[in-house]
Amino acid sequence: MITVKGISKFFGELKALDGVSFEVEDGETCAIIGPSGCGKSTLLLIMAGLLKPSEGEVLVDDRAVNSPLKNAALILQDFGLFPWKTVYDNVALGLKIRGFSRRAERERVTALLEKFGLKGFEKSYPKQLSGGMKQRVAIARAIAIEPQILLMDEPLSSLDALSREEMQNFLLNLWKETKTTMVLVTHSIEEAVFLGRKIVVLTERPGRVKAVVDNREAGDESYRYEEVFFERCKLLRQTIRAT
Ligand SMILES: Nc1ncnc2c1ncn2[C@@H]1O[C@H](COP(=O)(O)OP(=O)(O)OP(=O)(O)O)[C@@H](O)[C@H]1O
Repeated sequence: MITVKGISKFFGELKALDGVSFEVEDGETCAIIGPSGCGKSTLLLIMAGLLKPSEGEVLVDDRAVNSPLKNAALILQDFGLFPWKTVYDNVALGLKIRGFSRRAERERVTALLEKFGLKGFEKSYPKQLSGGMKQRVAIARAIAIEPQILLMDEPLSSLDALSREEMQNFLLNLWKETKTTMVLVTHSIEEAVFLGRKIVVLTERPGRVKAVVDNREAGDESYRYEEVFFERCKLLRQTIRAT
């Protein structure tokens, strides 16, 4: 379980976050949404152990996070792929760092590329791929190390609407299959409702928790066509707008 406890963050005089607290259960999906500049990315970096909070703490399984989380993977908006490495080498990166044998690495990477619809692109370079494919490479690389926690900062924002929906389905199915704890920062109300079984709404900067919306109905591709989905989007829109 991830416990975010009274997190505040100052950058010099600027207060980015103010006493943010919430919890994400094991195997849960949590979306974080809020106005531009309210501290969402900052919060995610603090959760990943890559940035120190000014106040408060993050606990993973009751242990305080004081250094980069080893059992977590972080996916950023611009995919973070190395342009000079092939698809295979990009996906294999985390395994190489962790000292996997060549054979174990090849087995895992090959299986992932197949699963992610990237078979045949092993030797391609990121610039030869579409946005959706690049994003799949980034996700494959992140989950190659079998993280317990997947932290994503607006991972789908640079995709067109159709690829974006496809990738949302993809992430949902990945979650159903692996039950990895997922935390997703997004600007999109529909994406938050589709993917986040818990939705944390932040206020304008300094980001505080405005509401935590229970959205346990999420979890199936068909959810986006259901009445309760539309109702939840409406509620979320009102919650974000409310002063
Ligand atoms: N390293 C930094 N040094 C100084 N200020 C920073 C730093 N990182 C973030 N900030 C400031 O903190 C505030 C929150 O930034 P952050 O990127 O976390 O917001 P966000 O909600 O993710 O924004 P967006 O939705 O636009 O991506 C902003 O005002 C930003 O300028």
